[in-house]
Amino acid sequence: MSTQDTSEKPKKVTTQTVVDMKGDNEKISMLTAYDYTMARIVDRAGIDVLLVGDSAGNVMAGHETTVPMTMEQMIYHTSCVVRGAERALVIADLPFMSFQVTANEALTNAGRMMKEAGAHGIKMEGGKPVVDTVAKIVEAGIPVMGHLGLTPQSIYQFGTYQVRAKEESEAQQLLEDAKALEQAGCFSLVLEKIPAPLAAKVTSELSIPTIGIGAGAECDGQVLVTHDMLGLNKEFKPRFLRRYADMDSTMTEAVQQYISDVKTGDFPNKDEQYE
Ligand SMILES: Nc1nc(=O)c2c([nH]1)NC[C@@H]1CN(c3ccc(C(=O)N[C@@H](CCC(=O)O)C(=O)O)cc3)CN21
Ligand SMILES: CC(C)C(=O)C(=O)O
Ligand SMILES: [Mg+2]
Repeated sequence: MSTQDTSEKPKKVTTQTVVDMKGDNEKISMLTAYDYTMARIVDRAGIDVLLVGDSAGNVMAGHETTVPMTMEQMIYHTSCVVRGAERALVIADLPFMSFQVTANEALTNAGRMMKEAGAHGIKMEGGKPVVDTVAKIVEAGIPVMGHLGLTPQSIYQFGTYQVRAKEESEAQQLLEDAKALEQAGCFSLVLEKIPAPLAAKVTSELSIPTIGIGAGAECDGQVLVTHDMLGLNKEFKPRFLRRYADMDSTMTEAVQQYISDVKTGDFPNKDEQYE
């Protein structure tokens, strides 16, 4: 059902498609992309949602956290992904400090992501403190995906990337935040690195779909960073990550073969040059 059918033009995934998948048995698949080529591959493979994550700060730019990412950088990455996506819904992270100062500034930045980058919606980290801002953006006609649990933009407040909401009071707060975000108009919600039973509870109590990363099997969908699941980022091995390829080794071997062929003069051969 969800695998690609190359015989006909693929039907575009919309936020409504994603919302409707909550009731279906079919789970929502989401992966990150930051550039045209990767977006095209992942889109053609049949992914439902492409997330232009601010994890671009780590994966693309080599920063230690997502905190340095700017609107300009996220708009650039998003515009590249949008050009590579034919079927998938493209959601862009609003970067740290682009939505916290005032709701007006947040709306302006959400609007830039739609108009300048061509995103189909935006994602914002946080609970209660961002609920009014979410409502304002949704009222303007911009789809918003929420993000609770481990919220990497707040790493300097937490100090670690450990599992969130293990205490009963934190779990209760997260459930309340989730309901408030649904009320504010979020069309879906990312749950990052929280106990699976809590994610299951949130999922059953909300009418919008949850998309988990390290949040167990009961979520309505799953998301991973593409570079992680392809094995392009070997140092990163949290328990929730499943590797589907060893692209690091594949690329290393290809590059080493090229170097060797250049050194020995094997490349280029007669067919690879002009008379
Ligand atoms: N490459 C990449 N993949 C991601 O999943 C990702 C990013 N970057 N950048 C932004 C956030 C940060 N995320 C993270 C970061 C760390 C862990 C984590 O589990 N880290 C350690 C545990 C550290 C601790 O216990 O304090 C690990 O087990 O690897 C999980 C998600 C998820 N996001
Ligand atoms: C890990 C996902 C949910 C994310 O926010 C990102 O890639 O930035
Ligand atoms: Mg992010």
